[in-house]
Amino acid sequence: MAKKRIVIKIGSSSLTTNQGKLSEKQMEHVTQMIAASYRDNYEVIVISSGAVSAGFGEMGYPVRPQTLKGKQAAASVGQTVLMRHYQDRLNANGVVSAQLLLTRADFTDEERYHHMFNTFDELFKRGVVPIINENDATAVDELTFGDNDMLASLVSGFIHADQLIIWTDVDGIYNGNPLTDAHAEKIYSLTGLPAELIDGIDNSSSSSVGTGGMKSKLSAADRALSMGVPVFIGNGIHQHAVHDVIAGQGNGTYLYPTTDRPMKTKKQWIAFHSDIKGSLTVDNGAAEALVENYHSLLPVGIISVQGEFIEGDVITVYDSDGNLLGNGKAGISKNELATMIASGSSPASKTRTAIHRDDWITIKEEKKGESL
Ligand SMILES: Nc1ncnc2c1ncn2[C@@H]1O[C@H](COP(=O)(O)OP(=O)(O)O)[C@@H](O)[C@H]1O
Ligand SMILES: N[C@@H](CCC(=O)OP(=O)(O)O)C(=O)O
Repeated sequence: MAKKRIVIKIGSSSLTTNQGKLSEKQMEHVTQMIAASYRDNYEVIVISSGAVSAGFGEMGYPVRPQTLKGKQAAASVGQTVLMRHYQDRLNANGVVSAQLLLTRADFTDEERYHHMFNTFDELFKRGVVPIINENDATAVDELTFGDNDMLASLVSGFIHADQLIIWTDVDGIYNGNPLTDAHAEKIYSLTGLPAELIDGIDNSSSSSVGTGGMKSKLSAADRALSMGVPVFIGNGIHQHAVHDVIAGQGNGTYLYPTTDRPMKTKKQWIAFHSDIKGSLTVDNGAAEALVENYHSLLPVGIISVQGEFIEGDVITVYDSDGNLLGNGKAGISKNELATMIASGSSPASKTRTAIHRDDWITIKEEKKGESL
């Protein structure tokens, strides 16, 4: 039987103190948990925050720095501290670990995206536990993942994880912030994530080292669910905590996807990572063919073309009311399509393929992974 692949995301609040130091005790619990999961025969991937928080104290900052250069410098100090602890403690438990510092561009660039897949594959084959963080020292605001919750979600979709576990300092999702609302009630499990729940949750963080609070976790969870990955959000890191989560006994909230078909890696790239070069507006028949009937898009159904793109570029498709339908790889360049539209219905406009169904992903409402 194939090993279960589990992505574990550990927030700064689960690893460091508010004074900018790694907590030896928490680090020991985390690494014992990883080693036990490894022994339990899970394929474990760790997304670890904590670089900024583990580094700022060593640099003499009294509190977490607010400037970009301060955070980037602190991260470059803290990341080595973090990895030294992971490596020493995991090695002592017979586990070999690897460090991967990722940037947005590793996902956006299709070639890097494929290479990254091969690297993960080789690490898994060799039984190595990848420990991933964003490359904070060079990541610039507009080009970041937002936070490590989103990075964990993207990685879990990318490697088709069986479970994403987001460890934090609260025992699950509540219908209000449990820190400030005594009447907030815990949600134990949900299938899909209603947009009202995500919108209604505030983005405050209880610790001075966390980023984004529960709201960012829900947005990230929503993305993982859309790729078919179940998510658990909770607390209580201990040696057998991963086993407990998989056994349905975790101390938190279980979120289940509405689809049981994982989204293919190629379609994830088209949907979430690619650089969009242009767009098409299509008539109702073409919209139905693409979204409902999983057919390829023929030029005859295209009303207008926007942007500049060549064959192979990713473009977005809208219906005639301006609603987003999804993304696909263009099979015909913008110039050629524009000429075809201007010359009206022709044999070529009914036989050539503007977007092949294998290069199409519907992004509508629940962003369901149909036609995968
Ligand atoms: N509706 C909610 N349910 C649970 N926690 C919430 C909610 N709204 C806000 N929070 C806050 O989110 C915090 C977790 O986010 P954060 O501090 O960023 O964690 P981490 O550092 O582990 O990533 C909780 O401690 C809690 O105070
Ligand atoms: N990459 C940053 C962490 C960013 C982040 O998302 O933090 P957190 O909310 O604690 O998971 C670091 O290592 O300090």
